[in-house]
Amino acid sequence: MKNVLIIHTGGTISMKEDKDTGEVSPATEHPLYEVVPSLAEFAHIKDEVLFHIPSPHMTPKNMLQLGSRIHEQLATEDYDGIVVTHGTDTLEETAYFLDLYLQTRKPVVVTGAMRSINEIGSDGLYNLITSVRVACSEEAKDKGVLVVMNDEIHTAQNVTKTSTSNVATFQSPQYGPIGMVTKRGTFFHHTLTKHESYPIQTISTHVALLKTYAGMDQSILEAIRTTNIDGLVIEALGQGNIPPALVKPLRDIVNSGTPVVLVSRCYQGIVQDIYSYEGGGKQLKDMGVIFSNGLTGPKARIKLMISLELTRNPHDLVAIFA
Ligand SMILES: NC(=O)C[C@H](N)C(=O)O
Repeated sequence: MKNVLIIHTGGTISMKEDKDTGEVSPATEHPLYEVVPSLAEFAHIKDEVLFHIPSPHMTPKNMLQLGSRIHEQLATEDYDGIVVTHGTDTLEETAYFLDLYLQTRKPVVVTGAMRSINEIGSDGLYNLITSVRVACSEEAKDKGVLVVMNDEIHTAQNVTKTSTSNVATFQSPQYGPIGMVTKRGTFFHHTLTKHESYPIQTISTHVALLKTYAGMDQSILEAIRTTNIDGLVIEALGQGNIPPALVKPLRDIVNSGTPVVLVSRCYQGIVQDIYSYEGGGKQLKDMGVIFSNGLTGPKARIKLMISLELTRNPHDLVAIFA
């Protein structure tokens, strides 16, 4: 049997429902201790609680702490794979952070639950079991960080939470899942073409994320310009266009040396310098805005934060996001 370490960070998978009020909150006695023994038939399991927080409380510093803990454990113990339990609200950000940060070929799987551990139809234990099975699988090696929920295997790069409450919430709108888990085993049907890894020691920059909308005026961007940000991600419209009122303040931000990364608020496709009207992608590219290749806004923000720990050179940043 393989050796798997489970690191708990919190979320609904570590919470319990109050049967009188229906409210869900972190259980004082970590509820996963009750379920971890039933994983013994799948692998030799060790587990530890690193955080016990709802995932809206997660920060990039916590993500770095989690990543260092995984490196530390892989260096000192002979684990075949790692499973991280996490709240689903920011799970995709932590998974993508780990994907960019970790330097390991071993499977690292992030999972969570939409229903707390004592609710009828709870998906917690089931997702944990499938995640352990994926972490034990030979094919899961060298695939970067994976997100396993609801019998599907997704890449950290593409997965996103699509429903507020459905157990099938995690989807990869760009390319679909890369594999599935059934009673007979784990099956991969896609593979990644590229994997990046950035060895950072700290994560300390302030990067803002701004979503655009029809009729948006310059006030929010002007306000952002007066704060001390190290970088900005703009969730643009369509193929990468912004309302005209944003052009001047955005140019001022770029000219002041603050890197600006462009993503689309569409959930499929990539941003490109196609349109040459006021606020069109062509104008933004000429201005020095960095185009990102199909990442969501929150993930581009994580990537920019990591990149800024290593370089502020505009050419390097363009290459990192290409
Ligand atoms: N399903 C969940 O885990 C949601 C919860 N609010 C969290 O992210 O911690």
